[in-house]
Amino acid sequence: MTSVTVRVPAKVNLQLAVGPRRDDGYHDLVNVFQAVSLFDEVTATTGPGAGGPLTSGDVTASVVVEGEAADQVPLDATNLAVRAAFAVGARAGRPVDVALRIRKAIPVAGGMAGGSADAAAALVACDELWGLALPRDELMDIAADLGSDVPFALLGGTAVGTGRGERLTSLAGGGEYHWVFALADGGLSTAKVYAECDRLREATGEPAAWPEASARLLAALEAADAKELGESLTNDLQPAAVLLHRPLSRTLAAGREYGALGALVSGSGPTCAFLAGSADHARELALALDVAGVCRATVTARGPVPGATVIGATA
Ligand SMILES: C[C@@](CO)(OP(=O)(O)O)[C@H](O)COP(=O)(O)OP(=O)(O)OC[C@H]1O[C@@H](n2ccc(N)nc2=O)[C@H](O)[C@@H]1O
Ligand SMILES: Nc1ncnc2c1ncn2[C@@H]1O[C@H](COP(=O)(O)OP(=O)(O)O)[C@@H](O)[C@H]1O
Repeated sequence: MTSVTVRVPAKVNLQLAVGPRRDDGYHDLVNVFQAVSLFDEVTATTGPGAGGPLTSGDVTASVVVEGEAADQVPLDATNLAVRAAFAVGARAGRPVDVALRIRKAIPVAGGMAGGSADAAAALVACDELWGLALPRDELMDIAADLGSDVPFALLGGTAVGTGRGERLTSLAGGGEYHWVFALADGGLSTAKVYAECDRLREATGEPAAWPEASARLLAALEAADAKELGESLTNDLQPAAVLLHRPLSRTLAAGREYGALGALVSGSGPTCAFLAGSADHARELALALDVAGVCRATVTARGPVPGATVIGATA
Protein backbone atom coordinates (compact mmCIF):
# COMPACT_ATOMS: atom_id res chain seq x y z
CA MET A 1 0.00 0.00 0.00
CA THR A 2 1.07 3.61 -0.54
CA SER A 3 -1.88 5.20 1.27
CA VAL A 4 -4.54 4.02 3.77
CA THR A 5 -7.46 6.02 5.22
CA VAL A 6 -9.16 4.96 8.46
CA ARG A 7 -12.37 6.38 9.91
CA VAL A 8 -12.71 6.30 13.70
CA PRO A 9 -15.59 7.26 16.01
CA ALA A 10 -15.90 9.42 19.12
CA LYS A 11 -17.28 7.84 22.30
CA VAL A 12 -19.79 8.73 24.96
CA ASN A 13 -19.68 7.16 28.45
CA LEU A 14 -23.06 5.70 29.45
CA GLN A 15 -21.75 4.86 32.91
CA LEU A 16 -18.47 6.05 34.39
CA ALA A 17 -18.02 4.60 37.87
CA VAL A 18 -14.71 5.75 39.36
CA GLY A 19 -13.12 3.71 42.15
CA PRO A 20 -10.36 4.77 44.54
CA ARG A 21 -7.10 6.23 43.19
CA ARG A 22 -4.54 3.43 42.70
CA ASP A 23 -0.85 3.55 43.61
CA ASP A 24 0.02 4.11 39.92
CA GLY A 25 -2.15 7.28 39.86
CA TYR A 26 -4.94 5.72 37.79
CA HIS A 27 -8.43 4.81 39.00
CA ASP A 28 -10.16 1.47 38.62
CA LEU A 29 -13.29 2.02 36.58
CA VAL A 30 -16.46 0.56 35.30
CA ASN A 31 -16.62 2.46 32.03
CA VAL A 32 -19.56 1.66 29.74
CA PHE A 33 -18.64 3.14 26.36
CA GLN A 34 -20.71 3.67 23.24
CA ALA A 35 -19.10 4.63 19.90
CA VAL A 36 -21.07 7.37 18.11
CA SER A 37 -21.20 8.62 14.52
CA LEU A 38 -18.92 11.62 14.92
CA PHE A 39 -15.74 10.63 13.12
CA ASP A 40 -12.12 11.67 12.68
CA GLU A 41 -10.25 10.38 9.63
CA VAL A 42 -6.57 9.50 9.57
CA THR A 43 -4.73 8.98 6.28
CA ALA A 44 -1.31 7.30 6.40
CA THR A 45 0.87 7.70 3.27
CA THR A 46 4.39 6.42 2.68
CA GLY A 47 7.17 8.93 2.22
CA PRO A 48 7.83 12.38 3.73
CA GLY A 49 4.81 14.60 4.39
CA ALA A 50 4.24 18.32 4.88
CA GLY A 51 4.89 18.23 8.66
CA GLY A 52 8.38 18.26 10.17
CA PRO A 53 10.04 14.81 10.30
CA LEU A 54 9.83 13.08 13.71
CA THR A 55 11.89 9.98 14.39
CA SER A 56 11.95 7.10 16.86
CA GLY A 57 14.46 4.35 16.14
CA ASP A 58 13.92 3.20 12.55
CA VAL A 59 10.54 4.94 12.25
CA THR A 60 10.11 8.36 10.61
CA ALA A 61 6.74 10.15 10.81
CA SER A 62 5.20 13.51 10.06
CA VAL A 63 1.74 14.83 10.91
CA VAL A 64 -0.63 17.53 9.71
CA VAL A 65 -4.04 18.23 11.27
CA GLU A 66 -7.08 19.96 9.79
CA GLY A 67 -10.69 20.54 10.89
CA GLU A 68 -12.35 21.09 14.31
CA ALA A 69 -9.91 22.90 16.67
CA ALA A 70 -6.94 21.61 14.64
CA ASP A 71 -4.72 24.37 16.07
CA GLN A 72 -5.07 22.80 19.54
CA VAL A 73 -3.61 19.44 18.48
CA PRO A 74 0.13 18.96 19.04
CA LEU A 75 2.26 18.39 15.92
CA ASP A 76 5.24 16.89 17.74
CA ALA A 77 5.95 13.39 19.07
CA THR A 78 3.28 13.83 21.79
CA ASN A 79 0.56 13.57 19.12
CA LEU A 80 -1.16 10.29 19.93
CA ALA A 81 -1.34 9.27 16.24
CA VAL A 82 2.43 9.78 15.92
CA ARG A 83 3.01 7.75 19.09
CA ALA A 84 0.84 4.99 17.60
CA ALA A 85 2.85 5.03 14.34
CA PHE A 86 6.11 4.77 16.34
CA ALA A 87 4.75 1.82 18.35
CA VAL A 88 3.61 -0.10 15.25
CA GLY A 89 6.75 0.81 13.26
CA ALA A 90 8.97 -0.56 16.05
CA ARG A 91 7.51 -4.00 15.19
CA ALA A 92 8.19 -3.75 11.44
CA GLY A 93 11.75 -5.13 11.65
CA ARG A 94 12.91 -2.65 8.95
CA PRO A 95 13.09 1.14 8.53
CA VAL A 96 9.61 2.56 7.80
CA ASP A 97 8.16 6.01 7.21
CA VAL A 98 4.71 7.56 7.23
CA ALA A 99 3.05 10.92 6.59
CA LEU A 100 -0.09 11.21 8.74
CA ARG A 101 -2.99 13.53 7.87
CA ILE A 102 -5.70 13.87 10.56
CA ARG A 103 -9.10 15.33 9.68
CA LYS A 104 -10.73 16.21 12.99
CA ALA A 105 -14.46 16.41 13.69
CA ILE A 106 -14.24 15.16 17.30
CA PRO A 107 -13.79 18.08 19.73
CA VAL A 108 -10.28 18.38 21.19
CA ALA A 109 -10.06 17.79 24.97
CA GLY A 110 -13.85 17.43 24.95
CA GLY A 111 -14.33 14.11 26.80
CA MET A 112 -15.10 12.28 23.57
CA ALA A 113 -11.69 10.57 23.24
CA GLY A 114 -10.62 12.28 20.02
CA GLY A 115 -6.90 11.80 20.63
CA SER A 116 -7.47 8.15 21.53
CA ALA A 117 -9.53 7.76 18.35
CA ASP A 118 -6.68 9.17 16.24
CA ALA A 119 -4.23 6.79 17.93
CA ALA A 120 -6.47 3.79 17.16
CA ALA A 121 -6.89 4.95 13.55
CA ALA A 122 -3.13 5.38 13.13
CA LEU A 123 -2.51 1.88 14.55
CA VAL A 124 -4.83 0.31 11.98
CA ALA A 125 -3.62 2.53 9.11
CA CYS A 126 0.11 1.94 9.72
CA ASP A 127 -0.37 -1.80 10.21
CA GLU A 128 -2.09 -1.93 6.80
CA LEU A 129 0.31 0.55 5.11
CA TRP A 130 3.39 -1.44 6.09
CA GLY A 131 1.71 -4.84 5.45
CA LEU A 132 2.45 -6.09 8.97
CA ALA A 133 -0.87 -7.85 9.71
CA LEU A 134 -0.21 -7.68 13.47
CA PRO A 135 -2.56 -9.94 15.45
CA ARG A 136 -5.62 -8.15 16.88
CA ASP A 137 -4.50 -8.94 20.46
CA GLU A 138 -1.15 -7.26 19.82
CA LEU A 139 -2.85 -4.14 18.41
CA MET A 140 -5.07 -4.11 21.53
CA ASP A 141 -1.98 -4.32 23.80
CA ILE A 142 -0.25 -1.48 21.94
CA ALA A 143 -3.50 0.51 22.19
CA ALA A 144 -3.68 0.03 25.98
CA ASP A 145 -0.08 1.26 26.34
CA LEU A 146 -0.99 4.44 24.45
CA GLY A 147 -3.97 5.32 26.66
CA SER A 148 -6.84 3.87 28.66
CA ASP A 149 -9.47 4.73 26.02
CA VAL A 150 -7.52 3.67 22.90
CA PRO A 151 -8.58 -0.03 22.93
CA PHE A 152 -12.25 0.99 22.85
CA ALA A 153 -11.66 3.20 19.79
CA LEU A 154 -10.38 0.06 18.02
CA LEU A 155 -13.32 -2.06 19.18
CA GLY A 156 -16.30 0.31 18.82
CA GLY A 157 -19.93 -0.67 19.43
CA THR A 158 -21.01 -0.67 23.06
CA ALA A 159 -18.68 -2.21 25.64
CA VAL A 160 -17.83 -2.33 29.34
CA GLY A 161 -14.28 -1.33 30.26
CA THR A 162 -12.70 -2.34 33.57
CA GLY A 163 -9.22 -1.81 35.00
CA ARG A 164 -8.20 1.67 33.72
CA GLY A 165 -10.97 1.22 31.13
CA GLU A 166 -8.73 -0.79 28.79
CA ARG A 167 -10.08 -4.30 29.58
CA LEU A 168 -13.13 -4.59 27.35
CA THR A 169 -16.19 -6.80 27.05
CA SER A 170 -18.51 -6.07 24.12
CA LEU A 171 -22.23 -5.75 24.84
CA ALA A 172 -24.37 -7.41 22.20
CA GLY A 173 -27.74 -5.62 22.76
CA GLY A 174 -29.44 -4.26 19.64
CA GLY A 175 -31.04 -0.85 19.23
CA GLU A 176 -30.00 2.47 17.81
CA TYR A 177 -29.64 5.53 20.02
CA HIS A 178 -29.87 9.18 18.99
CA TRP A 179 -27.59 11.67 20.70
CA VAL A 180 -27.08 15.41 20.84
CA PHE A 181 -23.68 16.67 21.90
CA ALA A 182 -23.32 20.22 23.21
CA LEU A 183 -19.76 21.38 22.57
CA ALA A 184 -18.26 23.81 25.08
CA ASP A 185 -15.81 26.67 24.75
CA GLY A 186 -12.36 25.31 25.59
CA GLY A 187 -11.41 21.87 26.89
CA LEU A 188 -10.81 20.13 30.21
CA SER A 189 -7.68 18.15 31.11
CA THR A 190 -8.62 14.55 31.93
CA ALA A 191 -5.94 14.33 34.65
CA LYS A 192 -7.22 17.54 36.30
CA VAL A 193 -10.81 16.27 36.34
CA TYR A 194 -9.78 12.99 38.01
CA ALA A 195 -7.71 15.00 40.54
CA GLU A 196 -10.72 17.26 41.26
CA CYS A 197 -12.89 14.16 41.77
CA ASP A 198 -10.34 12.87 44.35
CA ARG A 199 -10.24 16.29 46.03
CA LEU A 200 -14.03 16.44 46.31
CA ARG A 201 -14.13 12.96 47.81
CA GLU A 202 -11.48 13.88 50.36
CA ALA A 203 -13.26 17.13 51.20
CA THR A 204 -16.57 15.38 51.85
CA GLY A 205 -14.92 12.43 53.63
CA GLU A 206 -16.88 10.14 51.33
CA PRO A 207 -14.74 7.08 50.52
CA ALA A 208 -14.74 5.92 46.89
CA ALA A 209 -16.69 2.69 46.52
CA TRP A 210 -15.40 -0.17 44.37
CA PRO A 211 -16.91 0.48 40.91
CA GLU A 212 -19.81 -1.78 39.94
CA ALA A 213 -21.68 -1.98 36.65
CA SER A 214 -25.25 -0.68 36.91
CA ALA A 215 -27.68 -3.60 36.52
CA ARG A 216 -30.40 -1.16 35.45
CA LEU A 217 -28.25 0.31 32.69
CA LEU A 218 -27.19 -3.12 31.39
CA ALA A 219 -30.84 -4.27 31.38
CA ALA A 220 -31.85 -1.10 29.47
CA LEU A 221 -29.18 -1.82 26.83
CA GLU A 222 -30.22 -5.47 26.62
CA ALA A 223 -33.85 -4.40 26.09
CA ALA A 224 -32.80 -1.55 23.74
CA ASP A 225 -35.03 0.72 25.89
CA ALA A 226 -33.91 4.32 25.24
CA LYS A 227 -36.14 5.86 27.93
CA GLU A 228 -34.82 3.50 30.59
CA LEU A 229 -31.26 4.02 29.35
CA GLY A 230 -31.70 7.78 29.60
CA GLU A 231 -32.70 7.45 33.24
CA SER A 232 -29.73 5.16 34.01
CA LEU A 233 -26.90 7.33 32.62
CA THR A 234 -24.33 8.21 35.34
CA ASN A 235 -20.90 9.79 35.47
CA ASP A 236 -18.87 9.98 38.70
CA LEU A 237 -16.64 12.65 37.09
CA GLN A 238 -19.59 14.97 36.44
CA PRO A 239 -19.48 16.95 39.74
CA ALA A 240 -15.75 17.59 39.22
CA ALA A 241 -16.20 18.60 35.57
CA VAL A 242 -19.07 20.97 36.44
CA LEU A 243 -17.01 22.57 39.23
CA LEU A 244 -14.13 23.15 36.80
CA HIS A 245 -16.46 24.45 34.06
CA ARG A 246 -19.47 26.08 35.78
CA PRO A 247 -21.56 26.88 32.66
CA LEU A 248 -22.12 23.13 32.21
CA SER A 249 -24.83 23.06 34.90
CA ARG A 250 -26.90 25.45 32.76
CA THR A 251 -26.29 23.37 29.61
CA LEU A 252 -27.40 20.17 31.36
CA ALA A 253 -30.48 21.83 32.86
CA ALA A 254 -31.50 23.22 29.44
CA GLY A 255 -31.24 19.79 27.79
CA ARG A 256 -33.43 18.24 30.50
CA GLU A 257 -35.93 21.08 30.20
CA TYR A 258 -36.17 20.54 26.41
CA GLY A 259 -37.10 16.89 26.90
CA ALA A 260 -33.85 14.88 26.72
CA LEU A 261 -34.36 11.28 27.91
CA GLY A 262 -31.06 11.62 29.75
CA ALA A 263 -28.37 14.26 30.18
CA LEU A 264 -24.79 13.99 31.39
CA VAL A 265 -21.25 15.24 30.94
CA SER A 266 -19.38 13.00 28.48
CA GLY A 267 -16.42 11.44 30.34
CA SER A 268 -14.16 14.16 31.72
CA GLY A 269 -16.09 16.82 29.76
CA PRO A 270 -16.75 19.56 28.95
CA THR A 271 -18.95 18.15 26.15
CA CYS A 272 -22.50 17.41 27.40
CA ALA A 273 -24.40 14.43 25.97
CA PHE A 274 -28.19 14.25 25.65
CA LEU A 275 -30.09 11.12 24.70
CA ALA A 276 -33.07 11.74 22.38
CA GLY A 277 -36.02 9.48 21.53
CA SER A 278 -35.56 9.61 17.73
CA ALA A 279 -33.49 11.31 15.01
CA ASP A 280 -36.19 14.03 14.71
CA HIS A 281 -36.20 14.56 18.47
CA ALA A 282 -32.39 14.88 18.41
CA ARG A 283 -32.57 17.59 15.70
CA GLU A 284 -35.26 19.51 17.67
CA LEU A 285 -33.27 19.25 20.88
CA ALA A 286 -30.07 20.43 19.16
CA LEU A 287 -31.91 23.44 17.72
CA ALA A 288 -33.40 24.31 21.12
CA LEU A 289 -29.94 24.19 22.75
CA ASP A 290 -28.47 26.33 19.95
CA VAL A 291 -31.24 28.94 20.29
CA ALA A 292 -30.90 28.98 24.09
CA GLY A 293 -27.20 29.86 23.65
CA VAL A 294 -26.07 27.38 26.33
CA CYS A 295 -23.16 25.93 24.32
CA ARG A 296 -20.67 26.77 21.55
CA ALA A 297 -22.27 24.40 19.02
CA THR A 298 -24.28 21.19 18.85
CA VAL A 299 -23.84 18.01 16.82
CA THR A 300 -26.21 15.08 16.48
CA ALA A 301 -24.96 11.50 16.19
CA ARG A 302 -26.21 7.94 16.45
CA GLY A 303 -24.72 4.96 18.21
CA PRO A 304 -23.46 2.35 18.39
CA VAL A 305 -21.12 2.39 15.36
CA PRO A 306 -18.03 0.23 14.59
CA GLY A 307 -14.53 1.11 15.81
CA ALA A 308 -11.57 2.17 13.61
CA THR A 309 -12.28 0.98 10.04
CA VAL A 310 -10.29 1.20 6.80
CA ILE A 311 -12.38 3.22 4.31
CA GLY A 312 -9.85 3.67 1.52
CA ALA A 313 -6.50 2.32 0.33
CA THR A 314 -4.22 2.98 -2.65
CA ALA A 315 -1.91 0.21 -3.82
C1 LIG B 1 -12.23 10.07 31.42
C2 LIG B 1 -12.18 9.08 30.26
C3 LIG B 1 -13.51 8.31 30.24
O1 LIG B 1 -13.59 7.43 29.13
O2 LIG B 1 -11.96 9.67 28.99
P1 LIG B 1 -12.14 11.20 28.46
O3 LIG B 1 -13.52 11.58 28.84
O4 LIG B 1 -11.10 12.04 29.11
O5 LIG B 1 -11.96 11.13 26.96
C4 LIG B 1 -10.99 8.09 30.45
O6 LIG B 1 -11.03 7.46 31.68
C5 LIG B 1 -9.65 8.74 30.22
O7 LIG B 1 -8.93 7.94 29.36
P2 LIG B 1 -7.60 8.46 28.60
O8 LIG B 1 -7.84 9.85 28.11
O9 LIG B 1 -7.21 7.41 27.63
O10 LIG B 1 -6.62 8.56 29.81
P3 LIG B 1 -5.06 8.22 29.92
O11 LIG B 1 -4.34 8.92 28.80
O12 LIG B 1 -4.86 6.76 30.09
O13 LIG B 1 -4.72 8.94 31.29
C6 LIG B 1 -4.72 10.35 31.43
C7 LIG B 1 -4.82 10.68 32.91
O14 LIG B 1 -6.18 10.44 33.36
C8 LIG B 1 -6.20 9.87 34.67
N1 LIG B 1 -6.84 8.55 34.63
C9 LIG B 1 -7.12 7.95 33.43
C10 LIG B 1 -7.77 6.72 33.41
C11 LIG B 1 -8.09 6.11 34.66
N2 LIG B 1 -8.68 4.92 34.70
N3 LIG B 1 -7.78 6.72 35.83
C12 LIG B 1 -7.17 7.94 35.82
O15 LIG B 1 -6.93 8.49 36.89
C13 LIG B 1 -4.74 9.82 35.12
O16 LIG B 1 -4.48 11.01 35.82
C14 LIG B 1 -3.96 9.82 33.80
O17 LIG B 1 -2.68 10.37 33.94
N1 LIG C 1 -4.39 13.42 17.72
C1 LIG C 1 -4.80 14.15 18.76
N2 LIG C 1 -6.01 14.75 18.76
C2 LIG C 1 -6.43 15.47 19.82
N3 LIG C 1 -5.69 15.71 20.91
C3 LIG C 1 -4.48 15.13 20.98
C4 LIG C 1 -4.00 14.34 19.91
N4 LIG C 1 -2.81 13.88 20.28
C5 LIG C 1 -2.55 14.38 21.49
N5 LIG C 1 -3.55 15.15 21.93
C6 LIG C 1 -3.60 15.84 23.25
O1 LIG C 1 -4.53 15.13 24.06
C7 LIG C 1 -5.33 16.02 24.83
C8 LIG C 1 -6.70 15.36 25.09
O2 LIG C 1 -7.37 15.34 23.89
P1 LIG C 1 -8.67 14.47 23.53
O3 LIG C 1 -8.33 13.05 23.40
O4 LIG C 1 -9.27 15.15 22.34
O5 LIG C 1 -9.62 14.76 24.75
P2 LIG C 1 -10.32 13.89 25.87
O6 LIG C 1 -9.24 13.13 26.62
O7 LIG C 1 -11.01 14.91 26.73
O8 LIG C 1 -11.29 13.00 25.20
C9 LIG C 1 -5.38 17.30 23.99
O9 LIG C 1 -5.46 18.45 24.79
C10 LIG C 1 -4.08 17.28 23.19
O10 LIG C 1 -3.09 18.07 23.82
